[in-house]
Amino acid sequence: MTAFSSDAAKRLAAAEALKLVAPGMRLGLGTGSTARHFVDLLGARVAGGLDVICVPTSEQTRAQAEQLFIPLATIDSVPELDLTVDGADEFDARLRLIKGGGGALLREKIVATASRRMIVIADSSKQVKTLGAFPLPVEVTPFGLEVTCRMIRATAEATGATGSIRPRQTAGGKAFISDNGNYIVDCHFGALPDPDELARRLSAIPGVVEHGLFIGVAKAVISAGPEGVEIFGRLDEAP
Ligand SMILES: O=C[C@H](O)[C@H](O)[C@H](O)COP(=O)(O)O
Repeated sequence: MTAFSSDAAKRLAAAEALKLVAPGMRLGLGTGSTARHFVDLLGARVAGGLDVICVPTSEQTRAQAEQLFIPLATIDSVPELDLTVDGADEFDARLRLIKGGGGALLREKIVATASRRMIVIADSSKQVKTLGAFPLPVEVTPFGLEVTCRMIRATAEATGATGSIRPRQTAGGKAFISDNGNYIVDCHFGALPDPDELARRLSAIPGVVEHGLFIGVAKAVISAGPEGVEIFGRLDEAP
C-alpha cells in the first residue's frame, strides 16, 4: 500500500477549497506549501477560462500566480474580497491559528480580514489541542529589536507562556527580512495557555507590527489526511 504523504493531503485540502470558487470572485491567495497547491489548481481553472481577480499575500505567491497567468490586483485596488484560502502552521478546535512560518503573516492577516470568508487548508498534522508547539512568529520593526523582544517576553510571561525568543535567520545565517522590510522573531513557547489574551497584549507592543495568532479570522478549516477530508467550522457564507 502506498503511504499517503502530507503533500498529498495538502493538495486534497486545496482541491476541496477550489470547489468554493465561483466565476467573478475576488480571491485572496495565501502563502506556503499548502496554499501553493491551491494556486496551482486555480491556475489550471483560469487557463480553462475561469474569470477571477486575486490578491497575493506574498511576493512568493505573486511570482507563482504570475507564472500561471492568474489575474492579480493589489489589496488597495480591490479592498473587499469574497474568499481567501490560506494554510496554517497550527489550528485548534476553536479555529484559532498560528501562521507565519513562511514569514507572510502581516499581508496574510490584512488580506484575510479584508475577506468575507477566510478558509484554511491544512494537512491533519496541523491540528493541535493547545497552540504553541509551533514557534509563534511575530513581525517586528528592525528599530528597537532588543527592547521589543524584552517586551514580548514579559507580556507572554503574564499570560503563562515562557521560552526563548529568537530573531529568524535565513539558511545563510543572515537576518530574515519580511516582504515588508521587517524582522520576524520566533517565540518558542511550547504551549500558549491563553492565546486570546496573548494576542491582545502583543498587539499593544509598539515595536510589534503584527503577530501570527489569527483569532476569530478563519471561518473554517479544511483538513485532509489518510482518512480523507474533514471540515471544521462552516464553509458557507453564514456570518
Ligand atoms: O507565512 C506563511 C504562512 O502563514 C503559511 O500559510 C503557513 O506557514 C503554513 O505553511 P505551509 O502550508 O507550508 O505549512
